[in-house]
Amino acid sequence: MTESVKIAVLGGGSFGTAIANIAAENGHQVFQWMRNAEAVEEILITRQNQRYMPDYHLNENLVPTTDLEQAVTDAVVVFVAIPSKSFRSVVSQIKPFINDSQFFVSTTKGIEVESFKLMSQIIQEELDTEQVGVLSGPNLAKEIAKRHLTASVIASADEDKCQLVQQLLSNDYFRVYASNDNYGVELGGALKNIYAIISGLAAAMGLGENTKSMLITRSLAEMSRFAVQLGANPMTFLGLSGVGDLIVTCMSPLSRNYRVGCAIGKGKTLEQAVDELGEVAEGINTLKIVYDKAEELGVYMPLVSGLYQVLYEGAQIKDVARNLMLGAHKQDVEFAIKDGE
Ligand SMILES: NC(=O)C1=CN([C@@H]2O[C@H](COP(=O)(O)OP(=O)(O)OC[C@H]3O[C@@H](n4cnc5c(N)ncnc54)[C@H](O)[C@@H]3O)[C@@H](O)[C@H]2O)C=CC1
Ligand SMILES: O=C(CO)COP(=O)(O)O
Repeated sequence: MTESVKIAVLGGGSFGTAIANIAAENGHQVFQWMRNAEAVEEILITRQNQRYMPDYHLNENLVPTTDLEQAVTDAVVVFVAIPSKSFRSVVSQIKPFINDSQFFVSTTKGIEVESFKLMSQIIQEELDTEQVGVLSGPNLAKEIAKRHLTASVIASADEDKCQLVQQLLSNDYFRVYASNDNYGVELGGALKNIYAIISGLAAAMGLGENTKSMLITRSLAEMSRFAVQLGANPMTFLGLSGVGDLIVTCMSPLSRNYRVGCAIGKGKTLEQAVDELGEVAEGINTLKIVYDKAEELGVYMPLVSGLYQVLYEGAQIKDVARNLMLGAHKQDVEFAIKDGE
């Protein structure tokens, strides 16, 4: 293990807590910043964050705080686990407390509405730094809390910083791989949330395993087609942060996006589904953003369009499914096949 260093985690939700606790268990001094003073009190007294991670013991090295300056000042790595809607506003507040040697890692799987920026791009912009990475992969926080064997990816152009994060977070149940494709890793994490909602819908309707497999595989094709249009490398989607995360979120009721889809499939409105969840389901915003971008770029994304029609235009799920099945015949993996092959 590396020598003990100071780490900051911004965000008091489930994933922020999981990452903070792994680093704390590895012997590092972890300051977890959260806006809720009662949650800080609760952790100090009980070593639990009951709302987001029930019955998960938090290591003594984890110091919860509502003081951003205390958390960020001189932290070697600052992980940002704040939902995309509030991401920019929180990151902009840490500017007075940072220094040139710090490394900033986004764990947030979303896209900014107004700008189509990914979260690490927001960090770059707000903090005027190139010292940025992304942590993404098939990482259901509640499974990490149970110490289920899990793998993730740290992506950054800076190989040394990737190695640093690998050392800080790796243990016998959490394994961190490295990638230099920051954009591909981050884009995959954001896009898969849309398809998790669709898989939840399909599950609620009692559709079979053939259907689930078709959905997951065609989701990957659609994500890849979109990525190619954006200039991203679709091969990165074959890794943990693409296929890996797509599989876990499209198959597990622990995924909030999947749960929202399930609730809608059982007849709830979008508002009811989100209210019941009480946590962030990034895919709902991402759907709108990607739908608009696909229209603008002229990318064929039938699953995104179908979900958009169901959630925002009152279409019936069975009508959308029928149209998808009866659409013009297409080629499999066409995004990877050159003309004439
Ligand atoms: N939960 C999971 O299994 C995983 C989540 N992620 C990603 O991590 C990001 C954060 O997710 P979770 O921690 O799971 O979310 P969560 O819904 O469990 O918690 C969100 C946290 O952010 C805080 N927050 C919201 N707005 C804030 C603001 N303006 N200022 C300060 N704090 C604010 C909330 O108080 C809460 O503590 C999401 O984008 C998600 O995609 C990534 C991997 C796994
Ligand atoms: O990204 C996740 C697992 O890798 C968590 O997914 P949800 O946000 O749908 O819960």
